[in-house]
Amino acid sequence: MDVEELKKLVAREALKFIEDDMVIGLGTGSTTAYFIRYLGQMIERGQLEDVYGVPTSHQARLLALEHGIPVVSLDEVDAIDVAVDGADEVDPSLNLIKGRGAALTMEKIIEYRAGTFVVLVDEGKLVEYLGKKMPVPIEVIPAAWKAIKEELEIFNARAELRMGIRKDGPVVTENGNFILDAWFERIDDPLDMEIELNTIPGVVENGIFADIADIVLVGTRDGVKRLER
Ligand SMILES: O=C[C@H](O)[C@H](O)[C@H](O)COP(=O)(O)O
Repeated sequence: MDVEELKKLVAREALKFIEDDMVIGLGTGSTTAYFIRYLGQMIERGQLEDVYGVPTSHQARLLALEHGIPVVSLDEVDAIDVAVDGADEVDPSLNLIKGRGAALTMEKIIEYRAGTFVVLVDEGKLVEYLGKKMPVPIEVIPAAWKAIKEELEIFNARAELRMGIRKDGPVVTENGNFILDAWFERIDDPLDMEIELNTIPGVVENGIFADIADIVLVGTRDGVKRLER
């Protein structure tokens, strides 16, 4: 089974968490894209009724509309029942790194508030400690990017301004900000680091999601493994 098949496997499994009358946080990225597609199919077949999606990005919103999922914004709902999203790394305590798609801020806003946050990954994303394979994306106010890049050296992190692909210059997030990708030696205390990074003036949000995930569905060659906090 290749990685795409593993993504589809966990995306199908995540449907088990969805029931009629739910408000669902719709994550961003290639794994969640499968989930959104399958969710739309269930609605089309009449297997689910009165479900609404709260998208975490333009990508999620466009996909939801394409697949017939009614979309609402966060300020139109009283609560989010379940949020479903991918991740870039997952440690043994189910702390995450997210933000490869630059949607981390809205993702965190929505997923923090979800009754149940379900994370979808393939087994290659399980790591012994955060920072092992991936950088921590940090959304920053554009005017502060260089100062913050230098300040990150205090944390022994080497940061790069994320540049666009098929766009000249830096990536600009949906909130009009830049992304610094910060490479750490290793992150021993994710919650502490998440809080610390957000105290730097000019940082809007960072991609460490400590103590937020409730369930992680891991796609493996032997099927879906379910991890719970
Ligand atoms: O901003 C993007 C997100 O945090 C994604 O959910 C994350 O990068 C995982 O994406 P994918 O499922 O494509 O690996």
